[in-house]
Amino acid sequence: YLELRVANKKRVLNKIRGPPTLPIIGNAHQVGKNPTEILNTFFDWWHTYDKDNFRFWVGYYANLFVCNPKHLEFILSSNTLINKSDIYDMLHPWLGTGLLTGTGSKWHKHRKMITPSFHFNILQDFHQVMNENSTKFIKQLKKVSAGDNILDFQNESHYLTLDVICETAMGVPINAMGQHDNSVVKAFKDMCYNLNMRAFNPLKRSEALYRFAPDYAENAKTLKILQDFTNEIIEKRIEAHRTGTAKKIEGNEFSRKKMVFMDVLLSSTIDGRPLTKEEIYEEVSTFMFEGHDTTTSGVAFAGYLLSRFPEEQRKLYEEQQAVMGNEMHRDATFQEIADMKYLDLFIKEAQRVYPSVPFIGRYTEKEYNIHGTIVPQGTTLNLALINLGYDDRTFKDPLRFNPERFEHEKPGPFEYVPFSAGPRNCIGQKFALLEIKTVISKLVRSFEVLPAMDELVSKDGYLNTYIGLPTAEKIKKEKQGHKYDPILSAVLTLKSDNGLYLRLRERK
Ligand code: HEM
Repeated sequence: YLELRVANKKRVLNKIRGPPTLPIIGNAHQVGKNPTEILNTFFDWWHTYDKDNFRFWVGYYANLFVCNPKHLEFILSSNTLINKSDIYDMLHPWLGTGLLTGTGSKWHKHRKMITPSFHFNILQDFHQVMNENSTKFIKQLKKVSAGDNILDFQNESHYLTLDVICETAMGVPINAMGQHDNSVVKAFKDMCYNLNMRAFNPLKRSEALYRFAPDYAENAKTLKILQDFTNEIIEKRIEAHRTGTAKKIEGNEFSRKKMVFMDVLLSSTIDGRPLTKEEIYEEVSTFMFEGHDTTTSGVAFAGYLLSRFPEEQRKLYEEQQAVMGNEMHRDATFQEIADMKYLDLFIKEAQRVYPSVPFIGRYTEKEYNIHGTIVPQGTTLNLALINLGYDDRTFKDPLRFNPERFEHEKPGPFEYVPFSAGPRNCIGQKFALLEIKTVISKLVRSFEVLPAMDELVSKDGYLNTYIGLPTAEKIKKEKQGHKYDPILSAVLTLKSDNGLYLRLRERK
């Protein structure tokens, strides 16, 4: 029955190149068992199909891997191709249909309503929170790095970004950096881990099947902790607004008084009515997730790259001295962060090689003709943002870490899109970059960032991860790898499966 149902789709999609399939399972047996294997398989196929699009089948689910910039432009610019793929369904129990997961007119209206939350004045308030938390982060790092201790920077970064997002989205400090064992802190961490692990597990991805998994009950408890926590704060904030204790936004003039994302939602209307509690819950939770899991990856990989590339770190430090003069220990202002041009290049390059969001998904509700390629209705489009960074037709010598490349290599508008592009691009891009830069600026002024072991510094300017290389070469290089080299794992956000280890030496 299924075979007959997809026969037409198969006939159309199989005109596109792709790996040979088996009956019933398609390519499911080849894709890989975990996020690291899946990432490697996608890169292998990418090489096999000349760094161009290819199709594959997971059972009867039709998939197109899209890495051709012209095709990405078509998809990302489209106002109709905005439905997310089924991988996002997994987020529904926690985030409902907020901005990331929603679609149609609800998404349109919410996007319009939320866009002003990233107004320049509000970002400046958020910057204060970022600065305060970066200072706490440095203190925390001094403790955990004492005595030349090797620390997992990815783990530490997670607590920092959680503190920043809780305070900016809800106005509530949860002190994740100080209390790792706090039930809410633990719940956020467990939930993000769980979502990432489920993303490519066909048995756990569907909510219906996941109910039978051994970890389902535990995850339901975690979910409840997060829901109760967020709902309680929403109640309190609504009450504060009602009694006039919360600050008001007057018309479109954003007050310079400290305001949080939830205040914007509480003061907004949709179709002339205030948002329901459920709508507020969905958007706040969306920010809580999307606003910290991504920046964890951004901060963590940037720190890791500092540890492996001392020459680039030296340039960054010199720029800090030039901008901050002899006040290296105070907070950098909004303007000073904007003046740090090398820092900007460094983060751009970090996002090229280790983009926080490696893949995004869309789903075709109807048949599309994308520059002559017919894509049937019901196809999942896997948009490979990560592969773009390793394409040597856009970036010369892509395995080389070279922030200056962005001064002379100018990728086209759809050849480098770590924050996506078009109507569904990342609404938090400015927030994210400000946060990552604020943290890295302070980190590099406070510490010399060293690899876990001295011999791990890059001596030739090349990365110690090899996903961009052809398979045989990659396997050979990986055999010579070190236990502290990252094992990249591409799920909802890019992480290193074995942490990101480094050492910190305090600067005098
Ligand atoms: C390095 C950090 C970040 C990166 C690389 C990143 C990247 C992305 C990407 C690629 C998308 C498109 C997702 C898709 O189409 O499925 C996206 C969407 C989104 N991002 Fe980010 N993001 C980052 C940080 C943030 C932060 C800090 C926030 C909030 C404070 C945020 C909020 C959102 C939201 C709400 C969406 C959905 C937008 C929509 O569909 O209208 N992101 N992000």
